[in-house]
Amino acid sequence: MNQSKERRILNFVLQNAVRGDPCSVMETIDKYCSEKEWAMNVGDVKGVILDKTVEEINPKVALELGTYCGYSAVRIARLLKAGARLLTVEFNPEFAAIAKQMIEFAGVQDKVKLLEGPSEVIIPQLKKKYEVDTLDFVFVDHWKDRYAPDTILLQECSLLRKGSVLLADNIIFPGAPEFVKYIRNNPRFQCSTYLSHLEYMKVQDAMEKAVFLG
Ligand SMILES: O=c1[nH]cnc2c(O)c(F)c(-c3ccc(F)cc3)cc12
Ligand SMILES: [Mg+2]
Repeated sequence: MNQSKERRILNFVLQNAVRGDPCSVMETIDKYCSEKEWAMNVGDVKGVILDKTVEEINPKVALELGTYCGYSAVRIARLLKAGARLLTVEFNPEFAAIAKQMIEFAGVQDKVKLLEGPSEVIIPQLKKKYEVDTLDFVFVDHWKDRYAPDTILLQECSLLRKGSVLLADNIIFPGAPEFVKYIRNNPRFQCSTYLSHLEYMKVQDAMEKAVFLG
């Protein structure tokens, strides 16, 4: 059976990146996906917006919706301080298996917990099963149709506190119009838009930052 693109990305990392070096893993994925096969990692351009947001917040507990190959999990985890943790949710079992190996190769496995399953099932489990009180930071990068319902679900599960920050990818391309309409008209969120470019392309994209006001 021929290999998946995600398996080819992982193999390229295993053969070319430096084990235990998150930056090397990120650079190697970016090299492969810009030179050989496009893939939906947040990438090196929008990745800087993600970095700056994480450094500004310095989260103790972070959640990522949409792990894919683990690129942004590695990107986020490398910036987390001692004792801080990232929970990352992936629905697709093949992607989860690739991401697990990517996270371990990068050496950030002690900071990252990969949760396999649908976000609508996992989010209600975070408090009791995964011992989360509230989330300091949420990177929303899974499926555009889940952005709004999962943001509502996070609130219903009391997982957001005054000052919790959501950062959502792909606001322009592929776009998440229902989420943008919901979040920008919601008085409980202070929103700002970061114009950027789609990963590895000259196409415009944006990220939306939304601070929960409590
Ligand atoms: O489904 C997605 N989940 C999360 N992030 C994505 C992304 O960053 C993309 F660029 C894209 C994308 C896919 C195909 C295109 F032609 C353009 C963007 C998709 C996703
Ligand atoms: Mg994305």
